[in-house]
Amino acid sequence: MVVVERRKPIKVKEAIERVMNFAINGGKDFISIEQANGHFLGEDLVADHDVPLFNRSPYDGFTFKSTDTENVSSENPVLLQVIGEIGAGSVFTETVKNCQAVRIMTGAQIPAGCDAVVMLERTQEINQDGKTFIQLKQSFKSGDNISYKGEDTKKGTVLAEKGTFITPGVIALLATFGYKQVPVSKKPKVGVIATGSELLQIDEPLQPGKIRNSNAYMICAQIERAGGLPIYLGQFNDNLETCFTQVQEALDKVDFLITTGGVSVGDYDYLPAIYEKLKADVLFNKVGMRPGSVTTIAEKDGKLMFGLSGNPSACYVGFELFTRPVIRTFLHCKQPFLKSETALLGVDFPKPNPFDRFVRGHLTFKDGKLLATPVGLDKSSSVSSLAMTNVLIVLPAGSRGYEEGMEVKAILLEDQYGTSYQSFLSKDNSKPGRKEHHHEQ
Ligand SMILES: Nc1nc2c(c(=O)[nH]1)N[C@H]1C(S)=C(S)[C@@H](COP(=O)(O)OP(=O)(O)OC[C@H]3O[C@@H](n4cnc5c(N)ncnc54)[C@H](O)[C@@H]3O)O[C@H]1N2
Ligand code: MOO
Ligand SMILES: [Mg+2]
Repeated sequence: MVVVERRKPIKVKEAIERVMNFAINGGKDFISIEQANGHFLGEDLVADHDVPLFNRSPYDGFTFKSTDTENVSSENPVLLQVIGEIGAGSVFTETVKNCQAVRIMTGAQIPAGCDAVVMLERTQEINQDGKTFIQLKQSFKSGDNISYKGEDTKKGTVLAEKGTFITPGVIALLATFGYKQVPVSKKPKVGVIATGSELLQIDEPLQPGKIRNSNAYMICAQIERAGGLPIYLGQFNDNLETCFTQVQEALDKVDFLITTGGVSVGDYDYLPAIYEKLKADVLFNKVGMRPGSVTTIAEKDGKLMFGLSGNPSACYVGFELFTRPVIRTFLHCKQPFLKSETALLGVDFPKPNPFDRFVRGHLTFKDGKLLATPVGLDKSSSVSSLAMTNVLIVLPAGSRGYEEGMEVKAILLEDQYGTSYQSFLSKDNSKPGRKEHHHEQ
């Protein structure tokens, strides 16, 4: 008699903890600023000088001594002699004396002695005896219309921490501080292997009993979204020895290895046997979640192997919950977990579930509120539900279902800022908010 192994599911929280025990920080690389967008900072970005570096004019206008404008008004205007001009990038070296002004352009350095600027539109130029004057009809205080040294940022300020996702805004700062080469976190090399004799290459015509290998491409894209470097290592056939050798060889080439399929209890589900043969330490092989209950994670000499389900939706969810935070930790992100928001559930979900459910959903705004609506067929094997998915709707295990309008936690899949482990788990939605009942008149 063959006894099929009965696996004992552990809680999602416990599973994440076990995996995160093996999450490590990676190294650092230097790449050109032109390529840095979308990478992660490999060092804190610290201002090594004040910005602006000098007091400068925020306007095209004239600069002068504010003391020359005391008691000045439209009834009592003052004339200042224009003794020169400064374009942005030039420096005026002469000393500006009382009752003198210098024509100055936006961004140009304020010359010594001057402490205020007037916009061109607020002055009148007068030419007398071959000299140029401006007439001012208002008084100015010291500092009026000056953009001060260090007002944007002071030298020594940490502007973005190591592990920050590099956006165009971060690129602006990197350029400001002269980073032609940018220190970025080394991207982890994440190997991907698809398993199953039913899998066709995606450019092959369909055949009876076969399907195209969609998971490998999906996972590679998820790795990229998470910030890793996908390395697609191909498809296994269903031969244990070849599979074993492939996994063993793959492990040497990558920082983490993902397989999809072959982790359940089927006759050709070889991953459990491969882990055993590798003498890898299986952290768990069953999680109290749907989809993805078969997700199996093992570790060999500290290197993580993610045995994700073959079912597309289960594979997708398993990656986001377990692999993504490990990738983000490698990238030095301080907040490696996906952020979540409280949203209103868009439909009834009457079926109770003994496992926590992670429903693929789409988050939108409706009447100023966040609405999370499941997309497509809510089955582990479903692939069509994934295209519109931008959140995972968390429906904690329980003996009852959920109603439309209840408050639920929605894990934001496209968010780049993330959250800490504590806060990932802390938004306790085990007791979902009740639907708001409006009294009908
Ligand atoms: N007797 C039991 N059967 C199953 C159990 C169980 O507990 N006892 N668990 C079920 C659950 S839950 C899931 S999820 C699946 C997981 O199966 P595997 O991870 O072993 O994956 P496979 O058997 O290889 O494939 C499952 C399914 O996914 C399709 N697949 C596989 N790879 C790909 C790919 N690269 N692209 C697209 N689709 C893929 C495959 O054709 C199968 O249809 O096991 C249940 N069974
Ligand atoms: O692991 Mo399966 O995805 O629970 O459905
Ligand atoms: Mg299977």
